[in-house]
Amino acid sequence: MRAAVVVFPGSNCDRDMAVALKAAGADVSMVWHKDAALPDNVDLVAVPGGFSFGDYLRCGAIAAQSPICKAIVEHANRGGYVLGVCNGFQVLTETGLLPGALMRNANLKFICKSVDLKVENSNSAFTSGYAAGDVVAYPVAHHDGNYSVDAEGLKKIEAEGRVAFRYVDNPNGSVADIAGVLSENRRVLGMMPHPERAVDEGHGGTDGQALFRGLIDQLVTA
Ligand SMILES: NC(=O)CC[C@H](N)C(=O)O
Repeated sequence: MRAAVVVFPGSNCDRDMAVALKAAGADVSMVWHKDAALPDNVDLVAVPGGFSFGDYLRCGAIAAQSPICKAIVEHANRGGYVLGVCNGFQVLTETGLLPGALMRNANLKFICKSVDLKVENSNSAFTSGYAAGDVVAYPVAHHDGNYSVDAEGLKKIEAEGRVAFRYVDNPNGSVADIAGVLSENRRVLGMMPHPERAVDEGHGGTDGQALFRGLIDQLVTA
């Protein structure tokens, strides 16, 4: 499986993402935000965490205007896979690939800790390595992780089973405890918690490994 990891000025989880993808068996290229095209035959684009453009305006708002984001939207519209983690999730909502927005945490503080997440369904490449109902621990590290979507949008997401992960103990005020949401075709996932920071015993836990392994198994056999 070929993966591209996008790097913006201020990304700080790009290398962690590349390490996690490589450990799961992916062939990984790094892509600079000013590039107008993705590498040929890329299966998955990973938009990593960090503070793109210093989080000015709104987290992800400036990054979403980068040339590479046009290519990411085209990739997704062709049915390509996209994973956005933390700032990557913020970027994907700003591009319109995912519904809703990430607002300031309800307690107005930066939150940095491990949280438990319930895997809502295994019906996506991203969650195929888990069983629905599994509880996994991933770190969070954000100040704008409070997922918000209007009532109609929420109804649609829930009716279509597009909540991939829910917080067991909501740390940031996200509506319906949503920690990760899928696109309509289930090939774009945005999530605030960091699976790439839970893939090595040195991280304090390895619950994120199944996300990358499941994704790669599904894409290789697709
Ligand atoms: N770790 C991250 O990606 C941080 C995301 C974002 N800049 C925030 O603090 O909300």
